[in-house]
Amino acid sequence: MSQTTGSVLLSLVPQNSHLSQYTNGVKKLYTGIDMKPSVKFETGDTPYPPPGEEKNIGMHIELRNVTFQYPETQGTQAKVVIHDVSFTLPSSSFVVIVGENGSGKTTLVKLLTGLFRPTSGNILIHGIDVYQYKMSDLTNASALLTQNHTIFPMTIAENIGVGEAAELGGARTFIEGLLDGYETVLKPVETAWSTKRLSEGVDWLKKVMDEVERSKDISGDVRTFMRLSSGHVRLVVVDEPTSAMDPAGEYELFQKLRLMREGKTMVFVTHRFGHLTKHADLILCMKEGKIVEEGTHHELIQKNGEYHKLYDIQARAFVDTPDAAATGSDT
Ligand SMILES: Nc1ncnc2c1ncn2[C@@H]1O[C@H](COP(=O)(O)OP(=O)(O)OP(=O)(O)O)[C@@H](O)[C@H]1O
Repeated sequence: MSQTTGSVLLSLVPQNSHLSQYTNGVKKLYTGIDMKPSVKFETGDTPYPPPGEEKNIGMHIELRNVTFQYPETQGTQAKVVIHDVSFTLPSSSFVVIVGENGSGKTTLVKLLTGLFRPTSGNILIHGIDVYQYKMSDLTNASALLTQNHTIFPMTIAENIGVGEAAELGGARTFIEGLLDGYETVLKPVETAWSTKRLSEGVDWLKKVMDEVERSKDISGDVRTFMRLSSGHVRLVVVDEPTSAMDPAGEYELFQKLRLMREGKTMVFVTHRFGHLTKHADLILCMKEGKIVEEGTHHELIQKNGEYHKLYDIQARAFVDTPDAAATGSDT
């Protein structure tokens, strides 16, 4: 597994959540990473961001003719899950990926975040092949939010910009009350899920759990937003963090992320049509491993194709739900 993916996994652990939730998350993550990457990832020496590059520029990503099949299916009943996909995510754009179940959204995210390498085709960042970059630089510049509860390590001081984040996460008073205040080390878990660790077998998992137990009780939300506001992150990928949330929580998260959007390319995978899709600069609509439509919400509704079909299905389901009016959607 690449360093990138593991070390960019962030936490959306709700405030006051219990340790068991964290540890379940770690277990889930362990399951998640026990997949065989298609190749050992080499790392280049091109720095990212390039020296002298203007600050506050989100990652510009281009996929060129990317095709992918999971390694374990290669050579047997080969099943291509991403078919010859090409698209560009402009710097600092707000992108939403939609599509029916199994259409390849999560797989695409795994490719974007470096968990898997395309079977063929190229991923370019600012026009340079992703594998020419120093992997640790990309790691620092990327963040993936998933439903897996994972804790990432950092010192609070490392993240100044923290005041704003603490306000956003509602934790300023709490942090200032800690013995070391903003110098408190948010101990746990992993900076790098290196291939070495994978070869160590399951012992490392216990170590991770032990560290979690020693961790400070600062909410995952706060940690996440502190890191996002640190100024280093240029790409944020959110893979359905909201499906377990009620609409009010979803809206709150959406608003917080929008506030932190400056200088970042943001990519959301979602099943819901609403705030995200309406505000997206670009929607990629997937079907059977292909991008079948791309554009804004308005453009895709006009097009009356796959996106419109999915939108209608959801709108109908919503109208049919007895308490729909109470939950308040803007779809
Ligand atoms: N680890 C894996 N090994 C082999 N095939 C996989 C693996 N993970 C996903 N697939 C297959 O790849 C295809 C795309 O799955 P993916 O999870 O990317 O779709 P999705 O659009 O995110 O689906 P959902 O909306 O249900 O989350 C599916 O046919 C799925 O069965």
